[in-house]
Order: sequence, then C-alpha cells, then structure tokens
Amino acid sequence: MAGDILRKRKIAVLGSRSVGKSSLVFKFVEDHFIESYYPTIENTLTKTVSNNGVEYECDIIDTAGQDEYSILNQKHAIGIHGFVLVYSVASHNSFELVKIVHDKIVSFTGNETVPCVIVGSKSDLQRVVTCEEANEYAKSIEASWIETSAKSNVNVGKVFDLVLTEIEKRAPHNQGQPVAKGCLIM
Ligand SMILES: Nc1nc2c(ncn2[C@@H]2O[C@H](COP(=O)(O)OP(=O)(O)OP(=O)(O)O)[C@@H](O)[C@H]2O)c(=O)[nH]1
Repeated sequence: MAGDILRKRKIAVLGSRSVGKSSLVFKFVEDHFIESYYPTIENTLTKTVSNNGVEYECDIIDTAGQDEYSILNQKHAIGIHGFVLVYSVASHNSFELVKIVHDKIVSFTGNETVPCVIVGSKSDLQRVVTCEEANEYAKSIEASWIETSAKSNVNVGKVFDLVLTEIEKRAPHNQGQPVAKGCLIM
C-alpha cells in the first residue's frame, strides 16, 4: 500500500532576516507561535507529513536570514529536494531577495527549474507586495505561491503540502533523489 512507504525529503527554508522563517517552521512542527525575535543560526526540525496517500519524513532546515551578498551555503542546495523561499508581504526588499536566492539555487544546482514554493509571510500585516506581482513571479519560475500567517495560523501546513507536490511533480515515484546530488567543481 502506498501509505506504508516512508520517504525522506529534505526541505530548505530560505529568505531575508526576520521574515518569519522560524515562526513558520515552528508553527508547522510544534504548533506554537514565537512572538519574540531570536535570529536563527540553523535548525533542522523533522515532521512526518502525508501527501497524496504517501508518508514523507521531512527534514526541514530553517536557515539563517540571507541578504544579497550572502553566499548560498552548498548544504542548502546539495542534497535538498525542495525549497521554501520566504518574503514578508510587508517588505518589498524581502521579495526582491527571494528572486536573488532563487537565481543562486538555479545556478548552483544547474537545473532550469527547482521544486520551490514562494511564500508571502505575515499576511496579517499591511501589504506592500501585491498578490499579482508575487503570483506572476512564481509562475515565471514554475513555482507555487502562497501567502501565510504563522501568527494567525493561516496556510501554514499548506506550504509543506505544496513543496511536496512540487517535488513529486518533477520526479514522480523516484527513489528520493534530490535536485543536486553533490558534484563539486574543484
Ligand atoms: N505579524 C506577524 N509577525 C510574525 C509572523 N511570523 C513571524 N512574525 C514575527 O516576526 C519576527 C521574526 O520572526 P522569525 O520567525 O524569527 O524570522 P526569521 O525569518 O526566522 O528570522 P532570521 O532567523 O533572522 O532569519 C518575530 O518577532 C515573529 O514573532 C506573522 O505571521 N505575523
């Protein structure tokens, strides 16, 4: 039975500082919202998620906030099955940063497209990033797009359903091969 198979998937959560990456991951895994801000160094949380009748053991890597000058850590690209790229709907800079991070992943993995969900976080706040521009961008890179609020518990689980769907869309029924498996150019 398909539901008896437990597949491992590694998901990296990337984006600017303070956009709510840790809050999203904590709300999903621990069902708890953190009001205070503690900058993340790196944290991996694990949760079993059911998607289309298949159980996935997901390692969710909550990364430190990036900026345009950050170098993409190879461990956030190699061996990763899917990406959650987070901006805050209240910060246009954080939306622009998502585009930069996406381009870095694409050039790092050497794939034209990667399994990816673009997440507009803090949807309970006053928006400056419109739904239209975010949706249009996501379409242009063949990614899913969703807005969430960890604070108000909106669409939190949906993010991880979408990323698993994006992973399976590109490699249905595969043996769990990530988008980049670890060739290093010396
Ligand atoms: N209003 C609102 N605030 C949020 C939401 N999610 C997170 N926050 C707040 O935003 C701040 C930053 O959240 P974090 O989850 O620590 O952000 P981060 O992206 O992990 O930050 P770094 O570790 O620096 O990368 C905290 O004070 C959170 O309480 C949300 O959905 N709505």
